[in-house]
Amino acid sequence: MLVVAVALVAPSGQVLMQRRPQEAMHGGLWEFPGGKLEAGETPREAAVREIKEELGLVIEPGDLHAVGFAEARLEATPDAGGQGAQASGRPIVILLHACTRWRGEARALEGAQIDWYRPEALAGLEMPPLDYPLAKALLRDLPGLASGI
Ligand SMILES: Nc1nc2c([nH]c(=O)n2[C@@H]2O[C@H](COP(=O)(O)OP(=O)(O)OP(=O)(O)O)[C@@H](O)[C@H]2O)c(=O)[nH]1
Repeated sequence: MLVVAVALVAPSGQVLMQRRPQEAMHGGLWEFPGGKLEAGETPREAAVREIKEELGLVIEPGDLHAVGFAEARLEATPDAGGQGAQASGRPIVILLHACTRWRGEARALEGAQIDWYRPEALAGLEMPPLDYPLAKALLRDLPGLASGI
């Protein structure tokens, strides 16, 4: 499963995070806006689509800076076909991008709660496990983003 995530970084340096609805997988946790790639999409195309769908913002693919990725296996689930539990869960890879330019005012269009956080505060949020190394990579890249490198 390939997932694209976007750290929107405001001129103040704050980063937009969204909190998944309680009933969803990883419910109640804070994460970067984004979602799964659809068939035929590049990661940047998926990021542009998800940011429009989730927040109503328009971003340009060329304004997305690759920050890093994180990978894991999702927890193994019982096999619905009755062959017993799968030996290991599905691989998941999350590609994090940062973006400092967009058009529009962020709104939570898909039921999630949104808020802006100082980058140093991200590690203190309750997030899915892969988001901790991603937030660390973002913190490392932020000085370059601010100066336009
Ligand atoms: N968007 C996003 N998803 C993340 C992050 N970290 C993380 O583990 N994930 C996981 O990656 C998966 C993304 O799926 P999603 O449900 O958001 O994707 P989607 O919008 O395409 O979902 P849909 O199938 O309901 O349309 C979820 O299992 C989510 O918990 C993150 O920082 N951002």
